[in-house]
Amino acid sequence: MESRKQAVINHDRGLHARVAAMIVQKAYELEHNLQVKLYFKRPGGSAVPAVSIMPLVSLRIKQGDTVWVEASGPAANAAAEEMALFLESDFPLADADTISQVDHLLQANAFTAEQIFVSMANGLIVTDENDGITIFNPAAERILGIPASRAIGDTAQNIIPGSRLHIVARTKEPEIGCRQSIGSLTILTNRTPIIADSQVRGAMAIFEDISVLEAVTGELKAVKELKERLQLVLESVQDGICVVDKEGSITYVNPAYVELVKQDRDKLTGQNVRILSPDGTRSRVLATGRPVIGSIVTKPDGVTLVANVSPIVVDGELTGAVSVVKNVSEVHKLMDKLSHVSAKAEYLEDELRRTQKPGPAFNKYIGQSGKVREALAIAAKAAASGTTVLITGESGTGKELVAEGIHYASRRANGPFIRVNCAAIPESLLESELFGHEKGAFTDAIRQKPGKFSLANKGTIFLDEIGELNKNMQAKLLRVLQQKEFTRVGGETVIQVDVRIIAATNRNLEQMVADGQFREDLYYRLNVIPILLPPLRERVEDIPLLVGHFLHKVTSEQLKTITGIAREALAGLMAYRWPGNVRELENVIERMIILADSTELTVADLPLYLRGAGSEPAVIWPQQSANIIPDNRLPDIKPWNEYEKQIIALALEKYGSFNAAGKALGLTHKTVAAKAQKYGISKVISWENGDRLVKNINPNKQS
Ligand SMILES: Nc1ncnc2c1ncn2[C@@H]1O[C@H](COP(=O)(O)OP(=O)(O)OP(=O)(O)O)[C@@H](O)[C@H]1O
Repeated sequence: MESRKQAVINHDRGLHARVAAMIVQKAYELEHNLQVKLYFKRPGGSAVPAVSIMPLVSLRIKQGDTVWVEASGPAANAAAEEMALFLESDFPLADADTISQVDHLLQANAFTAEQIFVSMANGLIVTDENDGITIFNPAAERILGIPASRAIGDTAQNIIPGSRLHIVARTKEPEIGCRQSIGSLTILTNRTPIIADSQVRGAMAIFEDISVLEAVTGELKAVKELKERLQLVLESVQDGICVVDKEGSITYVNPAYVELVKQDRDKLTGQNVRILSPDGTRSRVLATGRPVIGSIVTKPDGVTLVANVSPIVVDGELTGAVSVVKNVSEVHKLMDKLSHVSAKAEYLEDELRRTQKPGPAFNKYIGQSGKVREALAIAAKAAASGTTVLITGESGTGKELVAEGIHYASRRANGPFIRVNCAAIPESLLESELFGHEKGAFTDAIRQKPGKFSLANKGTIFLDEIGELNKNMQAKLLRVLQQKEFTRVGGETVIQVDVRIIAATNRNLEQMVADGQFREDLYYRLNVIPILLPPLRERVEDIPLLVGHFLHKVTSEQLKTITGIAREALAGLMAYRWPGNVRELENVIERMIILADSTELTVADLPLYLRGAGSEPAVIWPQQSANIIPDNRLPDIKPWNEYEKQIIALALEKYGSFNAAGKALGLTHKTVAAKAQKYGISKVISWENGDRLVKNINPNKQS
């Protein structure tokens, strides 16, 4: 049963706290005695329970206001009636018992309110009309770091920098959801004025610490920005990028990837690579957690893709994989094009070289005769080809000069040109000289030494007197020619070199092959491009040129003025057979210049054996002959070595090379070289008319 009764409040102060407490006390009694539920309601308002002080007070009922009493329960009518009468009464405090009950109720209510303030998570500050702080709850203490004992009694402006409670109290305008910074702290606060009976009683602020939230928001913003930037990068790179999560689902693809795989972006995301391609690279990376670099896939449309797939590991846990894909078809095409173009350029370069006359590299080789031109033309072609060359010719015909010319006219011109005179190096040392040795390979090998082949890497090695190599060395040289590799003496490491070999000899290698002295396979390997240099006697027409060349060369070295050579003297030179070839001619000119008394070389300056022009020279060496074979008197016999030294010196002076000297003496050139070294015949050679000529005949022509 329900009932509703109206009551008009007569009490002059309306339903203030104590009256409200009395009404609540009365409501308790009625509800308990009559088993009803009671509610109060203002016209147009909502009902509040009659047994609670706060809601009742919050109705702000004044004298003359109307209040509805609503009751439900079996005795609703009686209860509503009695309560309405009570509301219209003067609320007399009948007895001490009632007073005590009302006070108790009020105290409990105040205590409840305090408990609310104390246990609130939000900070609460209440000020009076003078901005004096009256309430400063524990949350406010905690957030602001100010003890309530210091705050209460002081003004809010003093205690809280930037406080606006006094403004709110003045303007009566609440400020809701305001962000306020206090030092490093950021708070979110609601400020409201406290108004009672139309009077401003102060203001209150309820606030919370949002510093952490602010920091997190800042971080979030930075992360968001970073994400956007990365997204922009990913979207604009030329490489295709595909990200999958740890389950294999595609979570991101960039436009380049979409373009490469020619599929719809929306359809791609969400697809699972473990289902799409269970044996694919991404599935493998997800299964193993290890990256796969350079996986190549050729698609049905012929496009070749290369992918690098890396696992994404966050805090040690595999969270997915990222695949970076490139289209290499274009690169392949470009590479094909490039190699085509470079092959063409190489061909044109070769053609150019072929059409070129012997270049400046051969300028040092003097000669205009047909045979010389022929030899130099082959040399120029050989230079362009880069293959092995075998230069043959008598001693002193300029084999080394041509070898040098080939090197400097070749593509290796910027690399080293290394000379080795195989005959001048003792057999026991030759291998180490050519291929180097390891530390401790033999007694004197105190440190590792690179050989001439290593030094010649990317350049040319000139092996002079190749016919003097023993069989062991021939085999080793063959290995270098065939495999471009060798091992150092005492070492096992195989050393690879890029060396061009130019060999030279004045011996008949073909004959040596026939006699079993020279390996046939090596001969053919060396003889890829043979160049034969003519002896000087076969190109007599070049003698004036050569004489002019040496005149110029020697006079500038000797700082002597010689203007020319007399016709007869030149004829004498041209009539001679020159067994020592150009080297011998150079020596003769040099000697003539040194000894000449006038500014022109005359017949008188010619060595005696050249004066009977046209004839084979009578070998007359007055001074030395007198020393070697004393004429009529019984001489003092000197030790054999003395004679031997003189004979070797004489032969070397005359023929200028070990070979030619050896031929004249009936010795091998090696024996001549060894003896020259033994006697130190490298500096001073006696001359026919007794003058001493300082000349450097270095048996080892290596530089
Ligand atoms: N055509 C030439 N023009 C200018 N100089 C030359 C010519 N031929 C040889 N020579 C000179 O003669 C000397 C000997 O030349 P080179 O050493 O090249 O001869 P080779 O044939 O290697 O002799 P060998 O067989 O004795 O080693 C060098 O001083 C070189 O400059």
